[in-house]
Amino acid sequence: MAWTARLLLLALVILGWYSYKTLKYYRIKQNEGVPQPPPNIFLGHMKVIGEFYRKGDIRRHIDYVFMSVAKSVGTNSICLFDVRPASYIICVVLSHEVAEQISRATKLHPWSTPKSPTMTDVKPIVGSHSIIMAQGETWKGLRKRYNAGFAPQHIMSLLSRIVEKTSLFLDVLDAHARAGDEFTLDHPCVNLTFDIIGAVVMDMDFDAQRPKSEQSDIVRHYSDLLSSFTDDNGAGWLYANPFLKRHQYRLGRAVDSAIKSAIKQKFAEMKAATKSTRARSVLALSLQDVDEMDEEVLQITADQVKSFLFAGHDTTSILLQWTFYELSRSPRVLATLRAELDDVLGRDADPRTVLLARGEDAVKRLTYTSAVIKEILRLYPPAGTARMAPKGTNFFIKLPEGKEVCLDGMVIYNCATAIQRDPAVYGDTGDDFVPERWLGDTDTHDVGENGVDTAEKPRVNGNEDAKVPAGAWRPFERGPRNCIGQELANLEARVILACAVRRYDFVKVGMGELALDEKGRPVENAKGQYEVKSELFNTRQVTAKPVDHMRMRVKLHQPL
Ligand code: HEM
Repeated sequence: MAWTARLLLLALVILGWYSYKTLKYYRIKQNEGVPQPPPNIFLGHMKVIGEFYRKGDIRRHIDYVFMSVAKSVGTNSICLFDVRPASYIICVVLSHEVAEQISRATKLHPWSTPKSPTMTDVKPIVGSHSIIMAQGETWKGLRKRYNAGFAPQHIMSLLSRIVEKTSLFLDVLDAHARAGDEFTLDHPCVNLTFDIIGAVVMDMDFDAQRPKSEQSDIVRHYSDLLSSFTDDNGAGWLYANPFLKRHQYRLGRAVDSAIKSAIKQKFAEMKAATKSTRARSVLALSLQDVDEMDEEVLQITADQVKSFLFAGHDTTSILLQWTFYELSRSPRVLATLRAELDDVLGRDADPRTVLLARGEDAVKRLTYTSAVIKEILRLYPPAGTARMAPKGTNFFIKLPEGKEVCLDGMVIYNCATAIQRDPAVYGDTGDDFVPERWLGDTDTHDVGENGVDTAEKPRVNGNEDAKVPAGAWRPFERGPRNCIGQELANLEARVILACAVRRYDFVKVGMGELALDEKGRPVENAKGQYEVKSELFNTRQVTAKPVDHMRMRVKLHQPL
């Protein structure tokens, strides 16, 4: 008996020693020398993430936490976060030089580093066949099919529909201006971009800007699904709530069914048409060479439609919200922007009439407007990319200081928020709203296929000595898996700003509200911005969104 107990004890000691050694290897030895905070042998970096979260408002997006931890470590290239066993090790990329190595096409990865398996989080929203998650030849085929729907000439042909939907947006804001009420700007922005994306993707009127009871089923179900992805403080990947997952699954089924019935209807119409059309909506392109509609084709088509609906409205709405906010606290930028709109569209003409008559020429001349959009996307990128090279791939990246690091089996997260504020590139104005830095370089289009554009662009107009490398601006990501809808987003934003910026004065309420002096006037700082009572920030709700849904008042602007 005594011997058995002794043996058992010895076995336990050996097991404990072995477990400790193994843990020590995985937590400490395996990635020793790679930039990271000191790992805790049992908790990895969970503890440090928690500690940094608690240093500020816990609703803030995890990007801010990653950035603060990286700063404390003193790294500006990459920073590892070991959150095993909750998830994979995360390699947060903070430098454009590393980000380019992830997003470009290489011999090892002809269509850039594969997407991360953790992206399955968004499956209920975009479906399992989504172009966003697809890999290899399957992705290549999908991208080729849909490229036609995003060719510049075709995008321009959508201008009149964008103007038409923007008119409804103005009606909604006019009503708020008359009522003088407080509202969340995300609502009208999301509904507007949903309306536009419905026209582009399905050639349908979604009536998203009407009262809920009059909206299309697709919008109603999709809104319910998206709002079930409530703010998760970036910690969603640490645990899974099975009840919430089930609820989301059910909401996803409702979206699926509404979209599938619209697809069937469109398919029947296409079959009944006597001659073939050259329609370029995502749905028409999906169905163009389908002879039989079986369950599999229906599901694959529904998943692509969902992907475009989601990717195409949510991000653009965030861009609009941050733009209206930054303009409301930046008098110099606002005045310059309004002067450009007066100049290009005429002081007294209705911008919608001008855009409908000579829209292509007008939007091309809106260079300052484009610079504003580019700067907002630099400061507040709504999305990033997560990739993973499977274990055993031998995927090495080179850090700017020359060290080579193997990232096999890690989630590699190109953190656009950090990269696009990098002081090594943007100097001490990295956190400031300075659209002028893009004048002379308002093009937002990535070189596409191979993503190896190394051209350097002027940082500040006229200052040829200060260069911004192309990869240091990447809100649409770069390389083969860059955003297919970037030109559409850009056109939408220019049209909407052209119609709204001179019509309204936005006034932030609550977070980010202007600080006033004793006479009730805003206080302008040395950077030409009004001081605010508290900083507004992004939270994580699938994408990065203003935490308070952008509470605002709006007034009709009275020109002097
Ligand atoms: C401001 C607006 C937008 C931003 C910031 C944005 C950002 C991005 C980013 C960062 C990616 C890469 C995602 C990843 O690698 O996981 C992406 C991909 C994608 N975006 Fe956008 N996007 C915007 C607008 C749009 C629009 C208007 C559409 C469609 C009409 C769209 C459709 C897509 C699709 C389908 C992909 C996947 C492309 C592929 O993998 O081939 N996006 N977007």
